[in-house]
Amino acid sequence: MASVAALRALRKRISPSFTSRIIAFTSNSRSISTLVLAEHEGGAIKPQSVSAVKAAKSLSNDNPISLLLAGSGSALHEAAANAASCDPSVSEVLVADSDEFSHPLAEPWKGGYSHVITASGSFGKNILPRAAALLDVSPITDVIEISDPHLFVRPIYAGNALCTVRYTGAGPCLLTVRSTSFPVPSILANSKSNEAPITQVDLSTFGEDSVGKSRYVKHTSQDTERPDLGNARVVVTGGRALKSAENFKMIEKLAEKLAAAVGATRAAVDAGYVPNDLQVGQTGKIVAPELYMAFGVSGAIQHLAGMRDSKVIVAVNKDAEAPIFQVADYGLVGDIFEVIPELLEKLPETK
Ligand SMILES: Cc1cc2nc3c(=O)[nH]c(=O)nc-3n(C[C@H](O)[C@H](O)[C@H](O)COP(=O)(O)OP(=O)(O)OC[C@H]3O[C@@H](n4cnc5c(N)ncnc54)[C@H](O)[C@@H]3O)c2cc1C
Repeated sequence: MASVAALRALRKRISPSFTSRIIAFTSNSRSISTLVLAEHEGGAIKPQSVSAVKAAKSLSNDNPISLLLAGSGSALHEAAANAASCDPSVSEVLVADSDEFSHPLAEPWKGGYSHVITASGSFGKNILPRAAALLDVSPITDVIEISDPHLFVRPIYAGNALCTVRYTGAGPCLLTVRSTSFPVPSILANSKSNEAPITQVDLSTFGEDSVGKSRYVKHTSQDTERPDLGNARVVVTGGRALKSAENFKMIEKLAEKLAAAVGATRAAVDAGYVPNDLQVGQTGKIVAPELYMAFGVSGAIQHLAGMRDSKVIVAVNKDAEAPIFQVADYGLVGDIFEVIPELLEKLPETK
């Protein structure tokens, strides 16, 4: 895979001992400098990467933050310009432009940082463990709070307990952060007066061992106007109670009226009502919208792990004892096949 080859190439370049250099760097110096591995799409930095910048800011007030964007072509450079002004604390944007990075498999990164941060998504979970293995350090995943530069809080047991972890290993400290715990305003602070310089990463040694174990096949995405599930202000979720893909369309219509994203339980996904990228929960997406509406969802702990941080939770279930009511701010004991059509009828049409 391009990623591993690139990391190796990079390690060779900084060798003889990249890791020991980093250890020396961190042991001799208490200073913090962070590299955020950023994701981008359509010429803009993704909101979850801006959350990673927000997490980086909480490491220390005096923390130079570099953003690394890898990709190719004009969309990458547009995204770099967007990233340069996404937050005043970004001190530098590094651009790795190569056809090898056209697709987000996993990318190379530059040494010399005390911390490397990326959002807890498939991109971050793909690259961070490999980088950690190459550096012989232990990554800390799913961070929800940064107490000090080496003290982090992360959920365990499907979010039922929080664990405070002190990082005592050699540097750099590699973190994935939950973007829902570091929210950013929906409109990014795109102030042109705070533009960080954009620098090209030297990829002259890149390409050695570039034949990897995985290759890009295709990218499928829902052709929809709906907001992204991970960042939506309102999420409407349906459970097994919907009984069929056809019935699940009621949830989609309701979401459309509320300009909301659609979510689903694993039972609904496993039953084939909707694709698995809509699954919310421990093994799905973690969401924390302003409003979460759950229809025919029992509230299993694995589902709650993905939505319990939502600001307002509304649940409709015909079983008054359903566990979802324990986390709901507003609960309605009723039949979704009566409640949803009534809501659809009473809510105004979207313009
Ligand atoms: C390792 C592991 C990981 C998992 N990860 C996830 C995950 O990421 N996300 C996830 O969601 N689950 C996950 N699960 C599955 C989880 O345990 C539950 O099985 C699942 O969440 C149940 O989905 P559900 O609420 O749709 O279905 P059910 O538990 O079957 O609940 C259906 C609910 O609908 C109500 N209902 C039925 N008919 C009506 C009606 N007409 N009107 C109103 N209410 C009605 C019922 O009272 C019931 O409460 C995981 C499980 C395991 C073991």
